[in-house]
Amino acid sequence: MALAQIGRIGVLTSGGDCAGLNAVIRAVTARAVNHYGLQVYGILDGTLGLMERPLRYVELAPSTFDGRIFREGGTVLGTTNKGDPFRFPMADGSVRDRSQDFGDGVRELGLDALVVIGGDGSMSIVSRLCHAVGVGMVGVPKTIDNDVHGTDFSIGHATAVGVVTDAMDRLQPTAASHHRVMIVEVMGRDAGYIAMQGGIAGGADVVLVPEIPYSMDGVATAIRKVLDRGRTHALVVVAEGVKRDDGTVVHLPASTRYGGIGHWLGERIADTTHTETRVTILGHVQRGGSPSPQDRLLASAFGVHAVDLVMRGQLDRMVAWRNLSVVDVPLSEVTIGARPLDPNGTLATTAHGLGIYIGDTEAAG
Ligand SMILES: Nc1ncnc2c1ncn2[C@@H]1O[C@H](COP(=O)(O)OP(=O)(O)OP(=O)(O)O)[C@@H](O)[C@H]1O
Ligand SMILES: O=P(O)(O)OC[C@H]1O[C@](O)(CO)[C@@H](O)[C@@H]1O
Ligand SMILES: [Mg+2]
Repeated sequence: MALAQIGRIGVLTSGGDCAGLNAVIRAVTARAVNHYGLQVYGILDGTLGLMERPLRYVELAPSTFDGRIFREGGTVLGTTNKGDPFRFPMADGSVRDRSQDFGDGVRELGLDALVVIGGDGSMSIVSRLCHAVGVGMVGVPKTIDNDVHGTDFSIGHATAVGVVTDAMDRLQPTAASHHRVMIVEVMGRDAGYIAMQGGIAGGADVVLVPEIPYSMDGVATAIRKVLDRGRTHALVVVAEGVKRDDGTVVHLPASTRYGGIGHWLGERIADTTHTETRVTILGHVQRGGSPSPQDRLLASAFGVHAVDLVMRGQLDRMVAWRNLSVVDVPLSEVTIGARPLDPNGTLATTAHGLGIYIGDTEAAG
């Protein structure tokens, strides 16, 4: 296939950070420079680096990443998950469309294409931006939430599930020693992938996710069953986006961000089962740390394939992982919102098969 006329590309990270971002930037840089002889500019702080003046970017070389950085969490480029460029909140309180600043930045730097490493929100926002200013992009899915359509896995998810599993391994002995019910609140926005996978891997007795309705009766019965069988402790995983049983959302104080359902649930479980409960909110611990081997492999395959797509002129696509292979999908199939966990899919069926209470779904019979 003929190669597109590309000399310089930009790469940026956007949305919440996660483990494995540096490994993607490393793979993009290695493939672009070593194989195609391109120049790679790393844009700082997501879309902001191209919107602000002076422009904020660094030229990347494979040697930057070879030793240490690809093993580390976070993103050396920085990122942002606020300030929609189409409705950018200005210092004077007004809101401005700053998409043309972004376009001017792309032109000023002479970028022939952009590799955008982001979650569902970033894929939507940045692909709209790229269309508006006439530059091609290839997306690389990352998010601990795993809620990007079109790919089995997004970068950062496996590491986050590892953090949850490790936390459960640490909580089980202390729960057992004190005969307590431990509640672990995990991230995921409106998607239950982290909770369901962490719950299965970490030996939970109850897993609550936003996609599956539950009842306090169901939760209490499940815990009582565990206790009646002779085990004197239980483990509960709840996703941050789960609502109270009356359907109301639990937010952090004075915020629209999720957080706190674990404490609400802990009190209700203590009341209904007459057990002692303790609550752990894992929070941003799930986003940090060294990427797992799976995330490093995914990041490497995604980075290489993203550059190959750019060079073949196959833009407006996102790299993806399906059935043991790296593939790519049109961005239009991805930018349709966040992907929910299938309430009747393999994860739900497996959890139910293990005897975990997951709420009221067909998978739960
Ligand atoms: N490039 C960006 N500039 C400004 N805001 C952004 C950008 N990308 C995402 N956002 C905002 O960040 C918030 C988080 O969005 P979303 O969760 O969809 O991010 P994401 O890119 O999917 O990453 P993650 O899910 O890992 O946080 C949303 O309010 C979204 O509008
Ligand atoms: O970094 P912030 O703004 O607290 O965002 C937290 C959110 O980002 C994520 O970590 C990733 O989307 C969610 O799981 C969580 O709700
Ligand atoms: Mg997201």
